[in-house]
Amino acid sequence: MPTLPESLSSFQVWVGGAVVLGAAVWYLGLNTPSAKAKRAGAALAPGPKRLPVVGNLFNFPKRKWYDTFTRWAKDYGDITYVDLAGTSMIVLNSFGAIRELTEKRMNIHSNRVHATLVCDLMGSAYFLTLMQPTKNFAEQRRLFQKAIGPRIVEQYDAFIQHGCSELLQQFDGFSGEPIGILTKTMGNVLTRIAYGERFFEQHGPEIIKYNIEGVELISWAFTQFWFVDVIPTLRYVPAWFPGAHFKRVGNQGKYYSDMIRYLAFNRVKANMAEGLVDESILSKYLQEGSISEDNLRDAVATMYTAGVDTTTITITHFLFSVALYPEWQQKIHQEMDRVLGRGQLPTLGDTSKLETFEAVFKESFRWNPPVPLGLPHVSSKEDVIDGYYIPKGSIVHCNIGFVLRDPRLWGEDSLDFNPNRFLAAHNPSVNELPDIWSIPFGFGRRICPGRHLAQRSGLFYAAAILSAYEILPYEGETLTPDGPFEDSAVRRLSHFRCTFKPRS
Ligand code: HEM
Repeated sequence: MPTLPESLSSFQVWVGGAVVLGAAVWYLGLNTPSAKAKRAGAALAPGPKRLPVVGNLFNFPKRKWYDTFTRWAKDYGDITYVDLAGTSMIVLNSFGAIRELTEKRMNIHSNRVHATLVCDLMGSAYFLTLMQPTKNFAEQRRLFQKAIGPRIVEQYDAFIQHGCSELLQQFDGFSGEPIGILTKTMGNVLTRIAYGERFFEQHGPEIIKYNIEGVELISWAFTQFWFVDVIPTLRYVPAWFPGAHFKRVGNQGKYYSDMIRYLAFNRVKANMAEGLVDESILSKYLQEGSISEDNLRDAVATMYTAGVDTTTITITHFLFSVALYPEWQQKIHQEMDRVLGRGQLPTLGDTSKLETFEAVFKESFRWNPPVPLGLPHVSSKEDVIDGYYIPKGSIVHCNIGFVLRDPRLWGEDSLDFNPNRFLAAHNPSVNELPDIWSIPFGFGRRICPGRHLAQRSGLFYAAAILSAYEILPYEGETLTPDGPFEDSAVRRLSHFRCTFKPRS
């Protein structure tokens, strides 16, 4: 039998426990997103059915987020709400809602996701794509604007032109997947622009290898579930500890992040100290001194990872479009012969004279943008839009792919491939269309700072290829408008092959 004091104390424990539990339930109840929404005079946006506590953890797609979000857009409308066991996710499916949040209210909706494994253990938080909007972020954005903004981008024409001769030679007699050759060209060009010809000659393949392997590892890590992202203190567990596989992945990622961050920077600086300076963004702004060395180093290190795949996929999708619709390819060839003269390669300035070519390129970009869900923004404060509550910390996806096919913006034939929509002779309202050189590049404070370079090099390489070659489907293969596409954040056609027939 327990003694009186003992029974009293156990009674007290029970009461105390019940009070604490009650208070916790009461507190949690008051702090659910629904309760907060009610307090803000709003409601949660519609979305797939949620379970208590875990929310949508079990009906959230493991794969093909873009396809699922787009299907949800049809079921739930412009704004979809998802709860991933306490983390809110918002999918925006209307241009109006996207602009309202990411542009007009950019002070609130411009953060990025912070994943412990990728950002802390892999040391990748310095990539501009992952940075929070701090002072360093602002300085790096300023560097991008100064170095490859609209007023200066033409300065790199010689680099782009140089890449073109390599590109066209490699396609001579080529039949297969063009993406490998395009990636190599774009990678070489961006490495030269960033670090200069001497560095490229000496160490180009090495830094490109680190970039390719590093990006692959980091992108993979981002799409996996890691306990350390949920319980960040696990990062202090030693690597030998059972189950600490994440530590080894983290160390491997850290190696790549550091190589990408320091290798080229240190070598170019060492060359400069010996008086060996050649034209590059790094050497120019190191000499100019208006940006801190650390921010300059980190901003330039992001260029390859952010710029190569996206631009090459855009060109690959264009090649796919003209192979799929040979009638449009024929029109482009006729236009090139008329405007440039048969057998003449375009210059970078020529692409704007090729109206039909530009219309087909734009339509292909609209039809299959390479980053259809953009990069998610994160809300730093709670907010309300159209009566819907956005909790603080929400992960906000802008459904770029959906917006680019939205009939409210592009008309009844928005799902069709129809370059005429970009031609004034066929579409009197062409000037009222949304800006195709903006939407696929994201929004607001986080809009892609490489878009002018991407537009200039993408258009030029696509025009140069078509001036020299006829693009045919790979022998024995039939292309269909639906792809298929690979399941990744940067969405590309899977194994698209074609044949490059020289235009004699
Ligand atoms: C057709 C090619 C490209 C496409 C479609 C594209 C698309 C995008 C998108 C959708 C974002 C996210 C924007 C957002 O969060 O709202 C982004 C961010 C970014 N892009 Fe691009 N991009 C391209 C080429 C490039 C190039 C060539 C570079 C650099 C040389 C570059 C550098 C960046 C950087 C640094 C960011 C991160 C910006 C930030 O988080 O503040 N991109 N891009």
